[in-house]
Amino acid sequence: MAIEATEPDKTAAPPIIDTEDVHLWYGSNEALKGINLTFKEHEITALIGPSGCGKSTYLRTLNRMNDLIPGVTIKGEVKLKGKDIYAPGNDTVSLRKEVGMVFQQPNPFPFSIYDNVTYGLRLGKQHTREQLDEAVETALRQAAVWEEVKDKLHDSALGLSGGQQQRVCIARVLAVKPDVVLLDEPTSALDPISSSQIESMLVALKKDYTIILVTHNMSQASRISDRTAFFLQGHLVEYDDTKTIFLNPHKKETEDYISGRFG
Ligand SMILES: Nc1ncnc2c1ncn2[C@@H]1O[C@H](COP(=O)(O)OP(=O)(O)OP(=O)(O)O)[C@@H](O)[C@H]1O
Repeated sequence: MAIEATEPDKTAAPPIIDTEDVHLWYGSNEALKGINLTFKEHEITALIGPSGCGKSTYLRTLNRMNDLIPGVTIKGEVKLKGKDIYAPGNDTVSLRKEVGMVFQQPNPFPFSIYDNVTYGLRLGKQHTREQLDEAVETALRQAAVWEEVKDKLHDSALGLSGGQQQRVCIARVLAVKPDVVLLDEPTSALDPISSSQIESMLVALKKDYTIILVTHNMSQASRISDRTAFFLQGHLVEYDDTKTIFLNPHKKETEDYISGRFG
């Protein structure tokens, strides 16, 4: 199926991430069929589309998480601040500090809240106790969970509710000060109140971070994202301001999906 994608706006400020003609195969199954997409700093972009269209696969290309899957072949370019992240010799550990990832299921380590948040920091250079304490408080405040956990930082993170665990996982990513935060359906395992706390937090975070979010929740995408990319069968069908995608999409496939005719 040949679907022509809407050209992203390349005239404004330079993108923080620029992907060109990205193809990805799982064995012989071509899951991404030439994706051109750019992401601007301090925006929230939602990736939407029916199950199996390639949203999560594409998200994982942005911090090389697919490299861990056997039988994967990737072609094309993914540039972070102008540099190809797939260039030979590039270090994926430092890449993943710059481009952090939050998953669908909260996945805290079986450690204390404090040790979860400082995990990435302790992998890098030495920090004093004061620096770590400050980083923990800042990250937990940014993740809007400080007030709930400040008196039990040394208790196991596994004792928290699902919504609190997810916010601690977000704090763990923020503590290493990434430029970009990728989130793969971060609220789909959570109740409506926890989901709404995370949505408000993401909107507050965009002043400091660029956020790229996979979601099946159309109202979530329309509530919090600045731009929306609609994927279908491994193609990028349309990419535009969220308002345009939801109120005045240019492609029939987008309109059919948004209005619930399939997916
Ligand atoms: N680890 C994997 N190994 C083999 N094939 C995979 C793997 N992950 C995804 N795929 C295939 O790649 C295609 C795209 O899957 P992907 O998970 O990226 O879609 P998605 O849009 O995120 O779907 P969902 O909304 O259901 O999570 C599908 O055909 C899927 O079966």
